[in-house]
Amino acid sequence: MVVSVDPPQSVEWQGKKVPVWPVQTIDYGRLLSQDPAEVDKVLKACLEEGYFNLDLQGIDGRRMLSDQQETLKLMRRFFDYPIEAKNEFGLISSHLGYEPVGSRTGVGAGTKDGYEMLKVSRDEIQRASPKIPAAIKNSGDLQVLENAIGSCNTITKVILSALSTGMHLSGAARFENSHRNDRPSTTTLSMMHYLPSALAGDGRIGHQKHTDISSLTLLFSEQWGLQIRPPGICGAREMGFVAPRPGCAFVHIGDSLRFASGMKMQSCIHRVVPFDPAEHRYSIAYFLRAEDDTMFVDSEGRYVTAGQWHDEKFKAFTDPELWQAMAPKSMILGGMKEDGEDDLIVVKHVSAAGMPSPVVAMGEIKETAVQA
Ligand SMILES: O=C(O)CCC(=O)C(=O)O
Ligand SMILES: [Fe+2]
Repeated sequence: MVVSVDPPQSVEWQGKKVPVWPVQTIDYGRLLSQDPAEVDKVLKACLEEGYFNLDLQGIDGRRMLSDQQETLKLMRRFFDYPIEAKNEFGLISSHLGYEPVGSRTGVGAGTKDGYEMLKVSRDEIQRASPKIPAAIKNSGDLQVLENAIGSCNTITKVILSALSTGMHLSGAARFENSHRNDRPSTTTLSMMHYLPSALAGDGRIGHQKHTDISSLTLLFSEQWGLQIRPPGICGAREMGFVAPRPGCAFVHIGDSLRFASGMKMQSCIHRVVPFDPAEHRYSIAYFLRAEDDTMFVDSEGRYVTAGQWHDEKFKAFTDPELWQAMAPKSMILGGMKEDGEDDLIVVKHVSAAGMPSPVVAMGEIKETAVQA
């Protein structure tokens, strides 16, 4: 018997009650048929919240869920290889290659991130000999990656198309027309492995608070850890968890679609925290990004290309914390407003044996002004 249990409204985390925010569910099959009620529902979710769950359990989406499972198996195998094998090419460009743990700012002030990541771009997977580490460059693995990228690409284009219809856009003005496959873009599949605290190394924790550069982010994770700050009337509300939903992807708007919609859509403020510091967490994100030469007005009021926005914001992600703090906050959060203080992250140090160590730098650490 399948028992469906509503996600809890709050969870106990780090000794306090943290909200679990409700998330609307959109049906992929209905979206594919441009069902008017579903088109209205997805548009409303993007205008008011900037995120939703996409139910992929129908016949049109199930194959995408199996692509996700195959990708997970590949990732688990890949991240088990020695660093030399994983880092064969290093980070070739911002949207292609491997980044070891600790490459960016983490979730607490003075910390680095707690994940390693492999990115395969949509443009690269279509080349005759894609630059992918030899460890996973056999025909079976390449097929898994191609299927996953193809599936994610189709899903995100279906969402774009519904949003264009909902906003009464026609012809060249439709969002799909600035996300064509044959034009260069930084669209990429990003596979992330968050290490247990004891293995990540001292001061390496989570994924800093940010909004995404992308137009749409399609996120698959079966594990807890993702937190969002839903937009409120006077600014974003407090950080709370998103409950993973079996059979669903979590979809959110990024800066590019917020800009392309004339700031009408909400870019989702989010971060990743170690919900269970002892577990390995795996997540897959497909970042659908606009063609490099697409023009829009950004959060600074500048007329910029999607490529320029990507490069500037990516640099802010990887800059040392001090430089990040100097970047305009409107860039870091895509112009999204926050209401009130950031909440505090308690960084507990865990010994290699998995036991909390006596009192190593425990305490409340103010979250960094984050970038994405
Ligand atoms: O790992 C996750 O769940 C989210 C990752 C993320 O926010 C990102 O890569 O931009
Ligand atoms: Fe993100």
